[in-house]
Amino acid sequence: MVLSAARQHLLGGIRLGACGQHLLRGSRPGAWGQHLLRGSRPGAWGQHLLRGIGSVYTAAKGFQEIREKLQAFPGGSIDLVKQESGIAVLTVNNPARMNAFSGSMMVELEERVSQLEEWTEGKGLIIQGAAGTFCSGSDLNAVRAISNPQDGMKMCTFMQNALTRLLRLPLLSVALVEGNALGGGAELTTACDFRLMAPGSVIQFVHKHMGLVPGWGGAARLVRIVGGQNALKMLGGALKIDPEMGLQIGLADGVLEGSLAGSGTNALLEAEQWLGCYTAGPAPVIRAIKSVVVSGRELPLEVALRTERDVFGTVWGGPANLQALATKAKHK
Ligand SMILES: CCC(=O)SCCNC(=O)CCNC(=O)[C@H](O)C(C)(C)COP(=O)(O)OP(=O)(O)OC[C@H]1O[C@@H](n2cnc3c(N)ncnc32)[C@H](O)[C@@H]1OP(=O)(O)O
Repeated sequence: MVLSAARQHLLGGIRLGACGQHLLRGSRPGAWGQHLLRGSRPGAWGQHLLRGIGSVYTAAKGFQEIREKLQAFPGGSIDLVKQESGIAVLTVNNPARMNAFSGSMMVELEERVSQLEEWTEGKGLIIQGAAGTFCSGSDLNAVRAISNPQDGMKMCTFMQNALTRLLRLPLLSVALVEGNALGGGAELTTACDFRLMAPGSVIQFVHKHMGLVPGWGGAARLVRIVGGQNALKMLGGALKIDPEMGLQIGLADGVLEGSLAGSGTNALLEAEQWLGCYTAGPAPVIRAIKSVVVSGRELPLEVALRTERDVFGTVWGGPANLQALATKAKHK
């Protein structure tokens, strides 16, 4: 399902555009695309992954044993840079293994999420891979060493915790996908609010080929992004999703303008510009926007409405609100 060069050529009209054009989903699917496009949109949200009501998906406690086991598989790093602009960049950095997650990187990811939870000035987050490719999933050497079901489930719970908290951060987050996002790397992309794909990039849930299913929460999130029918086809066929198909099924929110990944194009700059359309404005307002969307997509309606009212109370009469009232803003 990878695009031919001719097909990529046809896609000129659905590259990244100016702010406001991002809502347009682009060209009509070809015959091959319609197969994946038919079928349902996301249905009702699961209602059990709720922060603060008995869920395990809060700040990581009680993971000491698996943390120690994971630390026994070192290599690579998860690098975090918080910028003055309020947009942080998180880099999955293990290029010798195509940015596969070693055990110590899983632990570092959770630590970085904790740091971001404490970052009150933040508005946005971009997750990228080092050296022009996104992430090839779990480090297969670590996977082999902890291939018993008990350790597997502990690792899986640990990663579910980290990625669920990542998606719930009061930051607008983007997975910047260059090269390959495979297995756990594909799951990581679903723990962001948006996905931008570089030309030639691929998101592929290869789990079936590994005799697995997603376990880092990637299946649950994927269903909510592309709908159950498309998720079933993507997982059942271990389909390679290229940028065009990503746009068509709503997995990708934009395609970078640049040439092929790793060729020196400043993909990060493009992603920052794209995200800047949504993070422009005061941090308390942007963070409040993310909070009401998180509660809307995860909580039962009545709870979401109460949460929305509470979040509204944090911005009503706040500095940005008072300033807008004072300037008698018009929205023509
Ligand atoms: C949560 C469940 C999971 O995530 S299970 C893991 C799913 N991921 C995979 O199975 C990825 C397997 N790897 C591949 O398909 C290819 O290496 C990909 C990523 C397509 C890159 O191919 P190619 O450009 O030809 O490079 P290559 O194969 O020579 O790889 C370079 C070096 O990186 C390594 N590598 C790659 N992926 C992993 C991985 N997941 N774990 C450990 N090592 C990995 C390769 O083994 C290779 O290492 P070396 O140079 O042979 O020492």
